[in-house]
Amino acid sequence: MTGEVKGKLEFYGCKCFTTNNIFLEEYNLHVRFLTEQQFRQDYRAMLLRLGCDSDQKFKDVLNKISQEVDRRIHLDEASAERAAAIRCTYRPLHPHVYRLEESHLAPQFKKIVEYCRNVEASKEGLLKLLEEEAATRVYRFPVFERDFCRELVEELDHFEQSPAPKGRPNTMNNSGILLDELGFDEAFITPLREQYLLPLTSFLYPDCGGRCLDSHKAFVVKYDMNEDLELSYHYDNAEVTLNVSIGKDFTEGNLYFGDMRQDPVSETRLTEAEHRITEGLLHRGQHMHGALPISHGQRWNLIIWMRASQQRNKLCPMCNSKPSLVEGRGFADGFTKAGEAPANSQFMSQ
Ligand SMILES: O=C(O)CCC(=O)C(=O)O
Ligand SMILES: [Fe+2]
Repeated sequence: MTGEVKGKLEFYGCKCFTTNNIFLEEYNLHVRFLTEQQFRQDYRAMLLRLGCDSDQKFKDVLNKISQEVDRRIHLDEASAERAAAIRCTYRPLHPHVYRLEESHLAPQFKKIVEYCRNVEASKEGLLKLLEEEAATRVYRFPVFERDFCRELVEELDHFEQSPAPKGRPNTMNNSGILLDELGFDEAFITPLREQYLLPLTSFLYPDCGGRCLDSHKAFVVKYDMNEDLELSYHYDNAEVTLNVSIGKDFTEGNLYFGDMRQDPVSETRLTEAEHRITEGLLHRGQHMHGALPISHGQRWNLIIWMRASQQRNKLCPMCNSKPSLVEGRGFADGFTKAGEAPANSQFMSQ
């Protein structure tokens, strides 16, 4: 598998993807697996405290890890195959939702972006147009028109019910849709990031790569009374994340925020932010968060993990070390080789 060029840059993953942050759902624990000996040494006692109290249970854990590592090793290949099968066999219900159009966007969002593009814009001025949540540096604004959300969910539902092959959105979410495989990247997510979100993040998160976001991973997560209800506390593999509520009809399921990943463990105060259909919550990827269980209905959210190669090339957020580059498909995990020019530079000097 060779690294693919998207725009001007070639993107890579970090080697840690096949060893680190393996999520054991039953024990609500992220682990690192290098060898069985290292794993026993690092986690046997902790797992025992968490209820993994028999040889069989420990064997089950080792099996789960081996399956997950295998899935990760073959992820790119499997993803390319699914994308090709989708292109050949899947007929969209609403083809126009795959292309970003101004009419899809909420008027207030367009006003905010227009403000940011103005040479006289300032962070203070921008903050007057956004709703700041109780959680630090979490911002809310309307993103899409209600009709667009309805059509997007109809499209995704139609895809879900089709026989086309489906991957899972990330390591923690079991249900949802990978938007690059479905063909949303080029004409929808990339222009949304470059033309609409980058102007905002440049003002809001200059210290976290917000001025030079140059790739993303976009997916839809789905919570249902018969499937995943909630999402454990975590941080994202992203510098900045946009989380937009797009439907369908649900109660509860708030997002909650704690400390930044790097902060020393303390008496964390958790702060909730409600999901409201059509509205987005923008937050730092390294801001720890989770989702409370829904108590009724079905909740669908569009998530865009936005990455800044300049930022992550220094330190991989998933292993906290200098990334060890491996080739990957498409935007991979957003790392680039030293010396390559960043794709988005128009907002870098503000
Ligand atoms: O369910 C949500 O709203 C949060 C999803 C999320 O944090 C993620 O997928 O990274
Ligand atoms: Fe997240």
